[in-house]
Amino acid sequence: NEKTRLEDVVPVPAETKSTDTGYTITENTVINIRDEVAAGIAELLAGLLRPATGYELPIINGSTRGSSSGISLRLDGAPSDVGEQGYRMQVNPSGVKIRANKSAGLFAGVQTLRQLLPPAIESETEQSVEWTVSGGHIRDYPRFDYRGAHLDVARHFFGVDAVKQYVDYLAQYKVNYLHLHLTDDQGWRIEIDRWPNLTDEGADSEVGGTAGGYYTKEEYIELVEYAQDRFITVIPEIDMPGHTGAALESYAELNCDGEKRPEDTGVNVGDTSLCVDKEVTYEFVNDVIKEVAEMTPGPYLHVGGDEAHILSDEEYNTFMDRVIPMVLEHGKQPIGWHQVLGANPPTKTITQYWYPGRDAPEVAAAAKEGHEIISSPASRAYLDMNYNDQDGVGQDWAGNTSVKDSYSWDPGTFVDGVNESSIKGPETALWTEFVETVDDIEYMIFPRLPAIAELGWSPKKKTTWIEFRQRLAAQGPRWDIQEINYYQSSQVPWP
Ligand SMILES: CC1=[NH+][C@H]2[C@@H](O1)O[C@H](CO)[C@@H](O)[C@@H]2O
Repeated sequence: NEKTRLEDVVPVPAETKSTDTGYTITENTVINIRDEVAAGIAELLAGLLRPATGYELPIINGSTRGSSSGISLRLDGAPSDVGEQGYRMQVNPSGVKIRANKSAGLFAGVQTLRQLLPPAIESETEQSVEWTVSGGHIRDYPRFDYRGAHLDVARHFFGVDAVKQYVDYLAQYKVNYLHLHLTDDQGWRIEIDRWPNLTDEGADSEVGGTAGGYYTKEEYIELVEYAQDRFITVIPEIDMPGHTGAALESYAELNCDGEKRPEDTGVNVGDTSLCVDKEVTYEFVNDVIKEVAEMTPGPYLHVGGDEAHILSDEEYNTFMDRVIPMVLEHGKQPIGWHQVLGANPPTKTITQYWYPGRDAPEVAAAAKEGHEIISSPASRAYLDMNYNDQDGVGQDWAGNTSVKDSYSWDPGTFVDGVNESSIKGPETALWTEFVETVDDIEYMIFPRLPAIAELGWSPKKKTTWIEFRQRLAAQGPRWDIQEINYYQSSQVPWP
């Protein structure tokens, strides 16, 4: 099996220069670090390499000059222009050197090294393979600081292990934000002490009427920490005022008519809202935001704001005008689906654009006022859209989205009138009305999530479909060994 070339990595690195002498990992290879903070990353690297190689790969904290042969991860010696997420890698017969300014950059370099090893490295059992890494130099850094992936755990609930698996997939492709859609009409998935019925009653089902579930605070914090160890920041979404059926089912007082809403196991959208005129609504919202903010170390809290169709603009604005300040008071920066702009929120509010089209004057105007935009157009980044009329377990309201479609756009310029400086980055969305299992998740996000991860990380000039499809094809054997249930699109020349 020929060696992976430096330019075969996904996302394609910013700058690569190949030489003809690489490095082979052997039983004598050590992992060198000099900064204690790199120890966690070294352990993750060793955990990736030990099973398939069968080598000990000891981690040496060589604070002295120590033997630099082997793999060395260091937080000095990186060029400042690779920023906080980038890294420099050198591979020659004496070893692999990964240099970064911050730990996140070392972790990115580790993901690249992983891909430069033969696909067999993904095996959980010892393989007799020559573990050779192509020689050369890489300087790599992201185009966008923000590369997100959303997961709807409300329509169908996915437990801690499934979400950790999702985090592992994101980490492989340098995605660094996980947006968890925690609440909707069909389920409330996060425990709130002050409002226990949200999970006692509002979490016991899901679309189709199966069991549902929720995260205790401890489980949520376990997920946040697991993601953070992989340099992925969790963004919790409490969708409101619409998409609140599970809360309305749990507490009669949250309904304008004082009646609990019946359990919703369907897939309608837009027919629910918290009661804008009641004070108890704002006590509820403040309690929820406070508790979610307290268990979320990341800087962002998503308030949803989409599809509150049963409210007038004035009612919607009244609600958002009171709720956005609560997010700021509890120390978080608010994010909302782009409908939130209707309430003219403070410019600190980040706007997540999701409509399929490119013409969105209100978003262009908001960008000019200083809002940052996360780009999630439903015609490119909604991974619940089917690939074509035959293939997919999702839906197609925004049209089918082939692998090529998911790659053939530029997050920096998709929305007319918004220039790249206002774009935080791309975010894929996986809504789960019809996505029920981890196999379903894998089928819908592979290969399209790596495609959009590349658009978020790699230089625009390097993101050409004709070259990407080759890189994507080379990922296939790695996914086979990881037993990932990916969609074998006929657009990709799989080996
Ligand atoms: C932001 C947004 N609101 C709707 C819309 O996206 O489409 C999704 C399905 O694709 C659906 O699940 C969601 O509730």
